[in-house]
Amino acid sequence: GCGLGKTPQAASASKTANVDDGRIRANQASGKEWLSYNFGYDETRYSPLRQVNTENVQRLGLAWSYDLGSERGVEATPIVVDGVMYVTGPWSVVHAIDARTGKRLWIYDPKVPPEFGAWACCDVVNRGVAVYKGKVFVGTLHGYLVALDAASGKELWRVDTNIDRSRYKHTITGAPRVFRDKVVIGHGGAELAAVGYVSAYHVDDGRLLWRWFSVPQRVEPPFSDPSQERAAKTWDPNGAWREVGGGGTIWDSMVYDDELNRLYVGTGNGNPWNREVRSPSGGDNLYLSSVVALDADTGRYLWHFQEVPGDTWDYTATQHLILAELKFASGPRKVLLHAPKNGFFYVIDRDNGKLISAKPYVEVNWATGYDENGRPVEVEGARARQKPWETRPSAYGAHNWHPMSFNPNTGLVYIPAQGVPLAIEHDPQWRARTHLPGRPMSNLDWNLGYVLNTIPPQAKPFGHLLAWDPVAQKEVWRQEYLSPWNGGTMTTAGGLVFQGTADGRFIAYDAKTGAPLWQVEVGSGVIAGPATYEIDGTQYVTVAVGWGGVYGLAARATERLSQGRVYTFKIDGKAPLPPVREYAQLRRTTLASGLPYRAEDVGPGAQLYVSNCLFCHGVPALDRGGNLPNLAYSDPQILSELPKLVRGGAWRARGMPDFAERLSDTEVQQIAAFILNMADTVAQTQSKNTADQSP
Ligand SMILES: O=C(O)c1cc(C(=O)O)c2c(n1)C(=O)C(=O)c1cc(C(=O)O)[nH]c1-2
Ligand SMILES: [Ca+2]
Repeated sequence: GCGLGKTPQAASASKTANVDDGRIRANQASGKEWLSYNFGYDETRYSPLRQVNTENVQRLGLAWSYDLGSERGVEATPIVVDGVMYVTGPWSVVHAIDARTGKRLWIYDPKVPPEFGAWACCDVVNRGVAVYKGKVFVGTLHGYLVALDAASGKELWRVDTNIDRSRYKHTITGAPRVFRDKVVIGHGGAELAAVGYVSAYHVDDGRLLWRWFSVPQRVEPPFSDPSQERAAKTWDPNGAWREVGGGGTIWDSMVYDDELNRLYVGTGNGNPWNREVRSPSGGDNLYLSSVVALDADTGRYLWHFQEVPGDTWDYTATQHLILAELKFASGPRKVLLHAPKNGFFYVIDRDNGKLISAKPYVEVNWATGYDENGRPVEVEGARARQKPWETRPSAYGAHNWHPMSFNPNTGLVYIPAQGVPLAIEHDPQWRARTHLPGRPMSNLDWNLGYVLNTIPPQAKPFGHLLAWDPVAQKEVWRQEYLSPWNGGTMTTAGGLVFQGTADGRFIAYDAKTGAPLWQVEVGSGVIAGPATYEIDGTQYVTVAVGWGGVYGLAARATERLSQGRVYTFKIDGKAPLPPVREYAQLRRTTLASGLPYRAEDVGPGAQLYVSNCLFCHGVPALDRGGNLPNLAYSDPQILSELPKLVRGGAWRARGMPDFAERLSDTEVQQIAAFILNMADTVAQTQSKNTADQSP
């Protein structure tokens, strides 16, 4: 018989995670497993499970928790198949866990070189794996797509997805998608240098099947396909995009349409951000900030809908895409649901890519709406050509990568909506790949073309969970939070919506009314989306916890230190909540004030701080520190020895670059002077306020 020659290992591999398209389809109806990042092919994050419901959710208790052993952002949704949970932590590390007990089965560490900590714009995160035919697929921060044996965690093959490592700083943070023996993956990098594309590989051996570029690679024939030719006409041939790549990275959302055998992808912002330098004569810059439909077999372009022509605000359209059938007065329609960074909620006809509706779901000031041709009506001045402009929403997005969910029973979409204030101003001095003090992160190869916050933004930060009716185009309920950057959502046939929060809670709401029904404190702020599954008649609800992501680098909303952990709950679960680590136990919380520095160093130090440190460490003393420390709270010893440490690679293993080649001793000393000056300024204001308040 054919089974005779099999080793026991191979036999178990064939039984574990032997997912195929039929099983993914069937599971969409049963919901017993959680087979892909956003649950099933429709990516609704709606589970038909109902054992946990509005009546008994108060009885949820911890079944088990599992330590990821990490301190940076955790963005993965756990995949559960055949009783095994596959979840990723920071630095693209994969964990396989017994989904019933929380016992570790194996760990795979791709050993991402630490210098990729500075290549990643937005934390060393990973959103999860894909599982198919006995294999687990993960995209790594250093740009590889790796296939693992689902049973053992052994590497089976890996491919380099970066087409040119000498030019492009590509990183992978998103979860791969699988269908019909193909595994597809994009990449990030459009804040630094990137050309966007999505690639499909064969699941068996990683051979490349097709690749589609979201921005032109050249301006003259021959073009690789008609979509490239069309795109090339929409870019200024003399723009800086040719030096740094153009962007349009497909770094998160990709959704497979099983019925039409298509892949829809959401594309990212321009690179550099500012169109004025990227494509000085203007143009739509296809296919930035678009939803694009591709033939899933060949990668051939079918249609696109560009949400932001000529993007200039980092308005990525990479946010979660959901396939749904909506009932309109005129009848049912197959649609795509989208709530990208730019603040409009889109309903798009999935057949032809035509816009059905676009309506702001938060305050929006860059466009007033969409005209009959499906183009936004822009607000004068929003491009910040002559004067600074306060962006609403900002580059942090009205909704970022945190997955939303759609419940067909309520007809509502549950969006983790937010606002983080930011103002932009055109930077006439900007040069590609050039360190200019005062230009955000320019010494770390960021290419924005803007100076930031030259006017203080007037908007206040906010975060709320929004229940949005995509047919009526209106908000139905909301829950306010203390902070932006709350977790992704998941909704169930039990009438519930689950969400973790920046302030470290995991909450269940009534999906219809928004009434909070249950909550628990977890180890740190939550950014990832939850999942649910059933084993032997018991429903589990699970969420991977670990504060971080781009906003979490420099800010925090709990006093618990980020600690990567999976929390899994069931009705009447009795496991004790694991211990948490208090921020103040492990980090200094007193300002390093009253220390000597040279006053003349402060000005140049401020400029250098912006071009080297700002996005990771925040504004000294004004911000309080997130996953990465705010330097105004440093040990005084560290600040006095800063040149030696920063230029000696002291934190290299943690992902901080060695600045030996980038900054001189004098420059680092100037940075230290700025930090100390900020600490003094804020400490003085604090003591003055205290004095004013005392009787
Ligand atoms: O343009 C890009 O290529 C790109 C990539 C990524 C990423 O891969 O994480 C982010 C962004 N942009 C981005 O704009 C953004 O706000 C963001 C937040 C996060 C995160 O994980 O918290 N990643 C990214
Ligand atoms: Ca971006």
